[in-house]
Amino acid sequence: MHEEELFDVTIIGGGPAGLFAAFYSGLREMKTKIIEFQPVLGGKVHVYPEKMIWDVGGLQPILGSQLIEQMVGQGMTFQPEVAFNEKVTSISKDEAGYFILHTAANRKHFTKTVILAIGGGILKPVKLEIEGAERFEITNLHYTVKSLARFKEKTILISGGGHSAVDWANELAPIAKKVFLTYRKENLKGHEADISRLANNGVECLLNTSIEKLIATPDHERIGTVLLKSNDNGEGFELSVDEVIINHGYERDKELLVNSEIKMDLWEHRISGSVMSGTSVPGIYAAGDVLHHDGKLHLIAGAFQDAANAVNQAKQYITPEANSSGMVSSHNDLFTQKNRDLMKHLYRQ
Ligand SMILES: Cc1cc2nc3c(=O)[nH]c(=O)nc-3n(C[C@H](O)[C@H](O)[C@H](O)COP(=O)(O)OP(=O)(O)OC[C@H]3O[C@@H](n4cnc5c(N)ncnc54)[C@H](O)[C@@H]3O)c2cc1C
Repeated sequence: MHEEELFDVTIIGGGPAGLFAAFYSGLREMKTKIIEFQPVLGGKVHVYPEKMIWDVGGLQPILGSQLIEQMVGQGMTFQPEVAFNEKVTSISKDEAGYFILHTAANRKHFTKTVILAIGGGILKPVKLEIEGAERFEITNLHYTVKSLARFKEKTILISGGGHSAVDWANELAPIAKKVFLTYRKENLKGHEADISRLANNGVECLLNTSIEKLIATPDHERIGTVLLKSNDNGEGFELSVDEVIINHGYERDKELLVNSEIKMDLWEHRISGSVMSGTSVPGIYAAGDVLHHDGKLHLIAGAFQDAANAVNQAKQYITPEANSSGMVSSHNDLFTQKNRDLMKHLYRQ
């Protein structure tokens, strides 16, 4: 007897991979649960709600926040159970062969199969290591860009040299008064095309340069000036700013992968899996950024394919004689009534 209900599939993580897995498992008539650490669904896309996303198949450019809405809407089509604010810390198996997912709050979830859609783990931005910096987090020191509007006509300093920093410099340049990008090394790490766009967008790159000190405005409330230090000659110079954005990457909470009672083969901080989304443990599958194999595409588009593969594998784990893949939408009985309703709505307009 289980203290909790038994599910066919439990998806850990409610980002793009987890949401599409929830949709697809509903399509395959599996009893589905999502467990998400955050109080919301959407995963890492919440880091860039106002970024324009161009590379999701079949979609015209779409804002991150709009994509979240679309993905959540699709993910909830078959009304999976969703457990928010729960961090899965370990996976074990009971005597009946079912998986038990243990959470940080000592809850147990019982499931026949598991899909790990945990992205890079639970992400926390790497904070600026300058004493007292945290007091500016309520005014003009940012670790994510939640609203483009607040950066309009502002002088912005972005610190970081990876994709995220380069992306934000390009996104903000057209609306900002001026964007400076400081990076402690000589070469930025973003995509080549994005790095070329920096110059076209008028972004001033301060390479081999680091933030040394944040100097407050006279009312002590905001950062007014940033003291930057050249790593070439140690010389410092001051820059007046309105907003400072830090993109120094993320600390990953990898407790689940490292401490799980059931161990899975890993590749660095990811799961070493198969092109069909299998892991080294039968019954446990992986989808999205957490999955590693030679053909893996680390984009939202790639997460969708992993998710469908993972669900199809989970379905056959539970019911070996089941079809290896789901029916396309047009041939699926589950959509017949929904299609009728949608058509009625479409032709009424
Ligand atoms: C700044 C930025 C810009 C990007 N731009 C693009 C773009 O333009 N196009 C594109 O295709 N991709 C882009 N990406 C990448 C894209 O966001 C990721 O590929 C995608 O989010 C991966 O989806 P996922 O579901 O695998 O993981 P995630 O989105 O990371 O979701 C994982 C979820 O799992 C949860 N979780 C983790 N561990 C646990 C646990 N132990 N218990 C419970 N819940 C847990 C997390 O809280 C999170 O909600 C961008 C990424 C960043 C950072």
